[in-house]
Amino acid sequence: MIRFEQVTKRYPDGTTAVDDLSFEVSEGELVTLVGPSGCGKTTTMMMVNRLIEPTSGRIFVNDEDIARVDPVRLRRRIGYVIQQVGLFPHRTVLDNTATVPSLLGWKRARARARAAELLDLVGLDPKTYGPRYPEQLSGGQRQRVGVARALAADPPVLLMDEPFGAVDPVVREQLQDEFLRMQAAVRKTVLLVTHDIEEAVRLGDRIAVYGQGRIEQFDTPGAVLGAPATPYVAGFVGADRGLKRLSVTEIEPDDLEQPPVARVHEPAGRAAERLGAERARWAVVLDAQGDLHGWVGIDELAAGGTVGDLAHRMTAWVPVGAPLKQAFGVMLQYDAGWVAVLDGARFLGVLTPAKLHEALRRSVDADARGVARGQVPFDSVSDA
Ligand SMILES: Nc1ncnc2c1ncn2[C@@H]1O[C@H](COP(=O)(O)OP(=O)(O)OP(=O)(O)O)[C@@H](O)[C@H]1O
Repeated sequence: MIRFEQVTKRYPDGTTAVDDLSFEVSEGELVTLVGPSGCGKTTTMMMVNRLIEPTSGRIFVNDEDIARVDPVRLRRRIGYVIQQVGLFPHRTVLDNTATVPSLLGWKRARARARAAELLDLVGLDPKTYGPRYPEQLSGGQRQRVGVARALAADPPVLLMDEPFGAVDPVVREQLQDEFLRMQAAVRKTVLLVTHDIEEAVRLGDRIAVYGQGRIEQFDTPGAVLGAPATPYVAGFVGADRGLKRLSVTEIEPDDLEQPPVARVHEPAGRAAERLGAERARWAVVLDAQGDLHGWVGIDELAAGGTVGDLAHRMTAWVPVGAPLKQAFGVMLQYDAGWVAVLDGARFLGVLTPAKLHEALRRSVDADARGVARGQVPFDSVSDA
């Protein structure tokens, strides 16, 4: 847990970097601090590990007033990841990762075993990468080592300052995904600084949107995008916030349509007759358990045999609970008018562009009215 109580930081030249800041990051929560350059994000973060001292106010880490904790001891309990990873160039990746455990006086073998475990966790094979030197890694790999090193002593709190800033957008998205998977497993209390609203929305359980030295809104990504608290926040999250919402809105079973269905063992002729009567042009093919087998065009059924003989593999599918953005991406990738949605292998229905739009509207409305998404009646969705 990290708690700020009326914290102000004024630099000697009179700049007020942070002004009367109060907020709390719960245990196991990931809060992103986002805002334009110079708004005080880094100052906020560096006050938590006492690299910067506040002018007034108090900061608590796990209910302890950090002003009373020796800064060096404090820092060993707080993982710190920065953009310019800051690996020691003359030490191997394994030794870099073992830095903090070594400082804490762990035996060398234990520190190295822990480092190997952490490299594995961030997706770097310790046998391959452990003996290398930082210059022998890609930017993305160095970034991963930075994360592994910050986690090595298993600190309850993690501070991350633009941790994925120095890599290209594709690697960046990969690192974000990996980090989210890892965070789901280790559940650290994380404060992450970024100037990128996209990243803030993707990673944060909650987001603090900074204006000049102040938090303008502190809420879930859905609420910040759906109901910006001030015109400033609305401007910062951007006119395309409907698009950004695609990343934070999950596909729910209620969003789906039921397409024409044929069974894998059904004789093709019979399926053609039945589906012809429904004026279907294609059908989803399911097996006896309701698992997805593929799809078939109605005209193709004239060839005879069973439906299964004629079915095509279905590549355009996403798991239920995936963000709408993923479904949209699949639609574009396969130039498909719909994507199948699966729960494991079980077929739940298809998402069409119209349904995707409805789901998006519903999620915006729900957050604007402060109710959970599932509680909004379907017919209240407007086309505004
Ligand atoms: N040592 C210092 N002396 C005077 N002013 C400072 C000092 N460090 C930072 N500032 C000022 O305090 C304000 C907040 O800086 P801070 O680095 O916290 O911003 P930031 O939001 O992290 O920006 P960026 O995204 O560019 O890193 C800025 O106006 C900056 O110029």
